[in-house]
Amino acid sequence: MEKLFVVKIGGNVIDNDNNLSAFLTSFANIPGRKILIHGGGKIATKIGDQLGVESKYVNGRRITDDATIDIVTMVYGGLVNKKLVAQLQAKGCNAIGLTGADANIIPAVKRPVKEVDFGWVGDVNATGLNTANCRLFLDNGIIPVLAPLTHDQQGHILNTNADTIASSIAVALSAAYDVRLIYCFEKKGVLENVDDDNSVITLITRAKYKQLLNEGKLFAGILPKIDNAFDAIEAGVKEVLIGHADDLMQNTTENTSGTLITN
Ligand SMILES: Nc1ncnc2c1ncn2[C@@H]1O[C@H](COP(=O)(O)OP(=O)(O)O)[C@@H](O)[C@H]1O
Ligand SMILES: CC(=O)N[C@@H](CCC(=O)OP(=O)(O)O)C(=O)O
Repeated sequence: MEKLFVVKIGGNVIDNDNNLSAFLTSFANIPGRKILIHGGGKIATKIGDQLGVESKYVNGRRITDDATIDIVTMVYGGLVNKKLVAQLQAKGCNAIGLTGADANIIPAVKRPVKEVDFGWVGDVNATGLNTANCRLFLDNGIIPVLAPLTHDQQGHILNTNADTIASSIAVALSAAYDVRLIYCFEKKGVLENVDDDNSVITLITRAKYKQLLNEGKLFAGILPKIDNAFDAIEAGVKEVLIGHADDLMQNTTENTSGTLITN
């Protein structure tokens, strides 16, 4: 099978022009088939504030009300997505910017209201991903850049966590490619001590994950990231890594530097 790199970049890196440019240079230089999924939560919050739409969260997760879905559609699908595509084009990478609604790549369902009404948030329909249309791009040397937006097939855009999109697309494409999923962010990997970049945990199994949780060493955004990483591994993705955006190139080799997730 052909190798495919599914790379996710988070909002903290996107929000810093120098870090973003360095990351995109590395991404552009990855040989062969690749796909980029981006976040941008931090930027959506900032632009929302500027427009007088304050972000609301429950348990650290954004509530996407009517005003917020418009903001995130503009920010993720417009500002961030097109900025990344233009910069990749400048670096010789023939990128195409897409949301999950484009070419029906990621159909989703609006999250049912239970204790919390998250609003216009989409849960990916894992078996419904349109991999054939993705492959049309990939096999013709066009690099998809996916925004964290899906659709309900009834005309609504839905806000969807970027880590989850990366995991879902990696799983769906692993039937056709030998996939390595790489989560890139602003730390060297999952750390024993979140303030010490020299404390990278090189391998996390389910047992080690449980231990780290019991020790209280993991909190906030790293939790859904690790959950999504295990989802991907357990659904057939060959390799999943969590590492620094600056280490992307190294993490495409056999001599990886971040955290490897394994069963
Ligand atoms: N043990 C840990 N190792 C690394 N990061 C951790 C750890 N515990 C908590 N975190 C937090 O998780 C964050 C990453 O999640 P998130 O902000 O969602 O990433 P992204 O930029 O990809 O969206 C880090 O910035 C860090 O503050
Ligand atoms: C439903 C949901 O969680 N949507 C996320 C999508 C953006 C995202 O995932 O951005 P990062 O990767 O930069 O965190 C949000 O609006 O924050």
